Amino acid sequence: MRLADLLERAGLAIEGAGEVAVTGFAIDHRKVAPGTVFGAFRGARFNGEDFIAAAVDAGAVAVVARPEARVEGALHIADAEPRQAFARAAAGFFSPVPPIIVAVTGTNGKTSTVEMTRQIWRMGGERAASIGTLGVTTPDGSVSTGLTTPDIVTFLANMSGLAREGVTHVAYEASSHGLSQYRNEGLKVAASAFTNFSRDHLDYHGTMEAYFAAKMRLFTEVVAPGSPAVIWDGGDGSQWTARAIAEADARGLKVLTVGEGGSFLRLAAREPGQLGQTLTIEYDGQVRKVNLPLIGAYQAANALVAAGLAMVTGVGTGAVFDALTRLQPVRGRLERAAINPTGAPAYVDYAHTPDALEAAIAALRPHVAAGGRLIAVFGAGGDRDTGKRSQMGEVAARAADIVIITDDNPRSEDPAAIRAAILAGAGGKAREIGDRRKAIAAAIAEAGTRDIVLIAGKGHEQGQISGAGDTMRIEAFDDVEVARQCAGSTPS
Ligand SMILES: CC(=O)N[C@H]1[C@@H](OP(=O)(O)OP(=O)(O)OC[C@H]2O[C@@H](n3ccc(=O)[nH]c3=O)[C@H](O)[C@@H]2O)O[C@H](CO)[C@@H](O)[C@@H]1O[C@H](C)C(=O)N[C@@H](C)C(=O)N[C@H](CCC(=O)O)C(=O)O
Ligand SMILES: Nc1ncnc2c1ncn2[C@@H]1O[C@H](COP(=O)(O)OP(=O)(O)OP(=O)(O)O)[C@@H](O)[C@H]1O
Ligand SMILES: N[C@H](CCC[C@H](N)C(=O)O)C(=O)O
Ligand SMILES: [Mg+2]
Repeated sequence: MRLADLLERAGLAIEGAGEVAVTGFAIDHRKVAPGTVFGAFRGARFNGEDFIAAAVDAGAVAVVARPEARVEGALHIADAEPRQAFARAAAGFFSPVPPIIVAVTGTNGKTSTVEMTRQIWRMGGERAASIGTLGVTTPDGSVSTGLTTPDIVTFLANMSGLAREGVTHVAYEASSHGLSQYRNEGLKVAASAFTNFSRDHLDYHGTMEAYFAAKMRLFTEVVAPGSPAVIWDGGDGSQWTARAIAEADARGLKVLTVGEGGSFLRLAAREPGQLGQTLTIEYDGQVRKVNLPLIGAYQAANALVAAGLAMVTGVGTGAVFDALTRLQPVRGRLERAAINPTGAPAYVDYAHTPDALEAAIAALRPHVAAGGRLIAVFGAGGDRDTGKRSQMGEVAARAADIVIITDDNPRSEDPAAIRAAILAGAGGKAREIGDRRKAIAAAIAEAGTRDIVLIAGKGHEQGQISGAGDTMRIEAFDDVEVARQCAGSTPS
């Protein structure tokens, strides 16, 4: 492919591109081959500009870098925001991509929403895929990428690969890290969604304002004006919801609110049932009752956002409401993992923020029998926002009946110090059992006929990470499997 054509398409024309041919794009100098365009970015751990010379030695024909970077022996595509310029240029190379792409952001619910959107599209007869924390999920299975929002080259290569496989509809998760690092740009996004906003990732963003601004890039820079934006409105007067609506409005997006406070799909009522819930939804002046086969207000919220995305991308209203009644559970999100000998169920959930923990406990509360107890087992990740730890302890102490604090990916930190921070928030109500297997075993052993166990924080994860860098170890660990082993049974 001609570099000049790619640059022209990206609005980046530079002199000298002439007949230079491009064979690929890379952001890691170790992946550069002859004919590659190298993106040299300043990151959290390295300055990619330090690898420019090595990239040129390996055959890079052009380098996208800041104007002040030194590039010798290859063309310098200079831009003050090199990650964005690189994305725009690379998008032309990795084409075509699926015609319908939607993006979901928000603190909690992205994985669930992209997965449910994929399911609704599929039930509507489309060849659909999703990209996010669970990896790349296609009609043929799932492949992990290691990150929620993969790096830009992996992301674009995946998109064009999916198009080659005949996939026409893709829902992807736009994480705040991904948005602030321009990991998903350059593509036409047909519709976007915002689920909710609460504390997370302050280790990376510093402040709630900076974290919110990163999320808002989806509306203000990634999607095109005029495209639909499905926004959750729980009717609770959240200032973040109001601000997201205002940002989307200002960009000229077609705002469609869903939820108790929504006007596109209004959630008029929600009645929990044994293994699901009945939703009363108002749409276009009509009231419909939908039996959603998933429990918890939060799953209803994600299902409604997904329904909104499916509707604005062409699935008929009847087909969408019908699909909601057939949604399959999302891996590791309120997954009924095991039943102990007394009949108490253990659920595995991916709640790893204060707000998510509150939502997961609230989802299970109606299912605790009269006089029964909700037993919560969780920890908090190392090398992540430290401020959320005591808040998670506080939420659990308030909302659960028995709280067991354990380890969850301590990474480079001292696990005991992480547990202590959570315990401090729990104000004496919690006890600690560092070893996660023993903690899960204790909770399941303690649960009686009327009780429910919630094992939160790791969801679908398959390993417990300790140490960092050269000393990093990942011990195989699956909450669902461990719960089953401890309970000695699987749910029917
Ligand atoms: C803090 C963070 O987000 N880091 C990610 C980011 O790194 P970075 O841009 O800061 O890169 P860096 O390692 O400092 O290196 C700078 C540049 O030099 C290049 N380099 C580096 C070394 C070398 O030898 N040669 C070379 O060319 C790198 O490719 C990079 O372009 O870009 C890298 C490549 O895309 C990611 O692997 C890396 O993810 C790290 C491992 C990570 O743990 N990220 C987590 C926190 C994350 O992104 N999570 C979010 C949100 C999760 C959620 O809530 O769902 C996610 O989207 O997964
Ligand atoms: N709409 C919601 N409102 C509140 N909490 C939610 C909502 N959706 C999910 N959660 C909580 O967040 C957890 C993670 O959900 P999910 O994986 O869908 O979110 P995510 O945004 O993809 O998370 P991550 O940022 O880690 O990728 C769930 O297990 C649940 O505890
Ligand atoms: N995407 C989130 C997942 C956190 C899950 C939890 N198990 C942890 O390790 O903190 C993160 O990387 O912050
Ligand atoms: Mg996710």
